[in-house]
Amino acid sequence: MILEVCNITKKFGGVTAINNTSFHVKAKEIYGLIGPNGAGKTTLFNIITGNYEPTEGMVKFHGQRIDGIKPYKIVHRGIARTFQNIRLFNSMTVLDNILIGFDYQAEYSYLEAILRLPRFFKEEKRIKKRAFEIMDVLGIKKYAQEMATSLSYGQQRKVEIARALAASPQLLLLDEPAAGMNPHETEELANLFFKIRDEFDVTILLIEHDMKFVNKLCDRVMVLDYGKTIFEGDIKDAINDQEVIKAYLGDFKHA
Ligand SMILES: Nc1ncnc2c1ncn2[C@@H]1O[C@H](COP(=O)(O)OP(=O)(O)OP(=O)(O)O)[C@@H](O)[C@H]1O
Repeated sequence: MILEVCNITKKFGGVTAINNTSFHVKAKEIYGLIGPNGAGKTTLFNIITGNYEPTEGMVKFHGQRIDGIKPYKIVHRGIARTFQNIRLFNSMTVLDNILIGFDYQAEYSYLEAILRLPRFFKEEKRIKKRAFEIMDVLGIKKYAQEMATSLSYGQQRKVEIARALAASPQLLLLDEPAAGMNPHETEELANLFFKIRDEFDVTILLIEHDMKFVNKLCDRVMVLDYGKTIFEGDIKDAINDQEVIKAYLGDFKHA
């Protein structure tokens, strides 16, 4: 088991955003976290990535507790994420945005960088080569020297995913990766995720509203509604679950 979320509760003052939620993700799985707006999905991501501490419960990664650990240490352990609202540096090129994802891995010291010693150049070369390999898999290599803002919304999302992959994660968390994309782009993205899973050997946990997308991509899902788990299991069963259908007002029928 790569990720175990055990009995997590998160309260913000009087609001219970997550109410005693548990689920687990297996290695190399593409797992979906779904539920209506405000259900608590992003809060759960923020707990897994160390941005929030749970009020109760624990999170285990490869069997070791990670709840309460600082976000950058969780990246070190092998969990990287993208955000619901794209967070790229607009005045930087696509390549430079991706290079930021490598920062913590650099194997030269600050002094070696300032003095521009050989290890600095060797490491820079290795990192750049890896960045181009990642861009190649994601089909954005041709935009390497373009400004991030000049790209379409869909391409910018891929740059964000590339930056997350630069950290060499074992678990990739994607917050609504298909948001704002047209049906053709969404279809293409689903195929890309299978490719990412296989090429980078990662497990993917994603939040998504587009049920057609989730149905194509995920074997198992967890459905949250007002912070409570109303379903956990196979996507095929989720589609026919009365409580899930009710929470989604029938959206599943179109999946
Ligand atoms: N930092 C915070 N302070 C107070 N309340 C918060 C905070 N973060 C989230 N909440 C509340 O927790 C609940 C769950 O929000 P969350 O953003 O996790 O939902 P979501 O399922 O990701 O929704 P969406 O699909 O709209 O992104 C909401 O009631 C929200 O207002």
